[in-house]
Amino acid sequence: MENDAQEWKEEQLRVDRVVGEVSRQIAILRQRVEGIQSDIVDIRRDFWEEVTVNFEDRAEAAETMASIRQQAEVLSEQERSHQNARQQLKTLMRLVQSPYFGRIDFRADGETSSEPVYLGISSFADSSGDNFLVHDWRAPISSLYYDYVPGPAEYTAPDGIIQGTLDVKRQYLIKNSRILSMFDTGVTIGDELLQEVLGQHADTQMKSIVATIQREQNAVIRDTLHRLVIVEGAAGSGKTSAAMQRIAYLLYRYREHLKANQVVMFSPNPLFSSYVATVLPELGEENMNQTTFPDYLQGPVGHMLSLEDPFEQMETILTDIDSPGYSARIEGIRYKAGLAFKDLIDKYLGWLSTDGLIFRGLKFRGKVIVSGKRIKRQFYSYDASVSIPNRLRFLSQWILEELKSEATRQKSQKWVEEEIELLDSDTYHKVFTRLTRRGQFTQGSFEDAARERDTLAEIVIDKHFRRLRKAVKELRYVDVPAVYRQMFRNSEIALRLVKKVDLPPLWHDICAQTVAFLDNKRLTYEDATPYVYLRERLEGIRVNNAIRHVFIDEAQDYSPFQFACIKQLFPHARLTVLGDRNQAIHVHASIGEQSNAFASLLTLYQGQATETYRFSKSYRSTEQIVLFTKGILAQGATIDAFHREGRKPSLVAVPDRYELMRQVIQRIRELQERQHRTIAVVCKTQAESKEVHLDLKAFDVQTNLIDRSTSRYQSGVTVIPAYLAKGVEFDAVILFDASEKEYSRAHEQKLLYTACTRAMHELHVYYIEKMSPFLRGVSESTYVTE
Ligand SMILES: Nc1ncnc2c1ncn2[C@@H]1O[C@H](COP(=O)(O)OP(=O)(O)OP(=O)(O)O)[C@@H](O)[C@H]1O
Repeated sequence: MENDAQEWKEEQLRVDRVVGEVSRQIAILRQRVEGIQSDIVDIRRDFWEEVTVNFEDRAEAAETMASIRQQAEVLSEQERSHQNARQQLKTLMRLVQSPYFGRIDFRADGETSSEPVYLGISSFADSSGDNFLVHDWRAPISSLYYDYVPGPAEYTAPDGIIQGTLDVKRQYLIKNSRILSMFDTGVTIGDELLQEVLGQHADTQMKSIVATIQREQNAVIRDTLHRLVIVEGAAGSGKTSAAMQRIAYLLYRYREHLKANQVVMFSPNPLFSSYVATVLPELGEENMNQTTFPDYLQGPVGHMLSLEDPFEQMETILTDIDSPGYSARIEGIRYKAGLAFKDLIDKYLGWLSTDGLIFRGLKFRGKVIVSGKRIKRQFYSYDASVSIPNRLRFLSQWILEELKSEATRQKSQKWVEEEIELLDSDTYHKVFTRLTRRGQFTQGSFEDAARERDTLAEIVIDKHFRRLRKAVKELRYVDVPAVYRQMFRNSEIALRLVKKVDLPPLWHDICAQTVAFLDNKRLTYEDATPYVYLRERLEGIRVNNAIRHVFIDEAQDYSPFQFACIKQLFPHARLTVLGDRNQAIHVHASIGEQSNAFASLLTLYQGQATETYRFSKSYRSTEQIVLFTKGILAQGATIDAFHREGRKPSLVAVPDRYELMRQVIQRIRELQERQHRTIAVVCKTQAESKEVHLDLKAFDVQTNLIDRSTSRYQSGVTVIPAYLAKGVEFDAVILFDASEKEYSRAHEQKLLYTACTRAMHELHVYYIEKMSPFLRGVSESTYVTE
């Protein structure tokens, strides 16, 4: 078919026709945009001329406000149209370059001929609006392109399933309005096109994959049946890509009801967030919200405690191995991630319902005015069958009444007198006007002065008590850090609530460690979720009802406890969770079924629709790299490579660090000569990355150092700690030091795997003296040694 010149010519003619029509519509739209733009400028300039301003009396003021509102509405309507038109224009500009990427000729049963349907990133009709020259890749019929090879096929239309025959399935690579390649696909879709796409250089921004979505990915993208969609897949199998196209699909399918700001994605770090941020705009959609779980936690943790970053925790775990208390910390991290600890907190909450809550007293001018003890007595005087959050509501009312009485008492105090003296003339004037308006001034009598003093005292007192009232309304009198600490301060409390066997063996040490952190006003990352959970259960859960879809990428790094919290936080949302258990780099996720995030997910929405999809084919790396990286994992990992040839990875022993540096530099030069645009030197920790970055600089190798606050990476040479490289990819990866010393503990196996699987085209692994035990299992046939 590639040789069929006539066919090619006809297809190019059609491209020309469509491009011509797109160009025409661009010209019309441009004029419209300019028109709206100048209208907006006019409205802004004449805004106040169109409004009749008159505040003379109440009726006039209301009319003035209504006229301002009306004018503002006209303006924002125009701004909205402008925004829409510009968005449309952007999409058309993309279509003019590459109007479509696929074609399907489908004959529904009972019909004798098929009309070709062309697929692109957006639908496009001729100026009559009746003839679709391009169909959106998300339209129901487009599904055929991703799901079938020529032959019998079906798709789900709004009215039901349509069966028929797919006669032609064709792919195009069109750039600058020219067809560069064209294939009729046979067995699997997109092999040729996919080869071409995957063979390109890595980008510093993720690309959309609409032209080559694979069948298993399409199933995930279009799943609208399930409340919880779980995608487990190998490194590079397209989980994140599928997630991004799924968001685009949902925004299209539910465009009347779903807006991008009702979708949130939890990403592993800011670097990843910016890496994926271009996909939706590229598809003509607005971006969803993105956050990281630690960012979300920061709000409810508040400012009383300083929250440890997960990467700080990671750095400690990877570097402080010899410090005393290390084992207790690891055991604590694992325990606090699990549902057993959640159960302990639930039981603790049961106890708190009858005793044990800790309250801060309220102080005013250095004196306690409502003591913590009184607050506690009052709290426990309420009916115990009422929930804690509701009792706190009553309690706040009670405290506010107490404050009112205290305020009245304070009115006659000397300090009030002194502050009245210091009030500015404006305040005096305001009081005078207020009293006059109320008719409370009798002109010059003795009562006038008393009334004025009284009102001024109220102003002074109010200024001081406002802060206290706010604190009460925000429940700041509940000492959550102390309540959380109490669970650990007395390690016997837990023993009264749960069986000893349900607590970790080092429980006493864990308790001592947790208390020590809290006493330093620090909250470790493993304590953050349980702390927030406890706080929310005490104060009332602050749910987010606006979000309809929650996406969690790199889900293997979440704990069962965190999933439970997310479910609680977004009660009406659907969840899409993507991950790879072989990339579970956090300690809590590396051992034990209890800590296995995916296992816990299956019970999250009991009885409600949950579907699990598995991706086993890796698209990112060459076949040679996949074969090598697979060997790092324990036996039994089902990972297939997409057939793409490349160099065998190298596994190189060096005697010392000096030689290591020398060879790494040489390798970088070689990779640069081979035109690789993104080259990563992946280290184990931030500390090591910093050193390597400095050393390379000393040898005149320009590199970018990535740390946890980096939100963008550039092309060139990047030095990055392995745990921050999650989700991103590079043309070539140099694994700095995969020696036994660096990678031998259970959770380091997955870290090593994660690091190596970032490579698209080349992978070079170095180690000093002894290689990591995880590399010993790799078949020698999969690598070279120099
Ligand atoms: N259907 C596809 N067509 C073209 N490219 C694809 C396809 N699926 C995946 N890719 C490419 O493979 C690479 C890996 O994809 P992605 O990052 O989505 O995988 P992942 O499963 O999230 O990986 P990891 O778990 O390692 O972070 C990306 O470059 C992506 O563009």
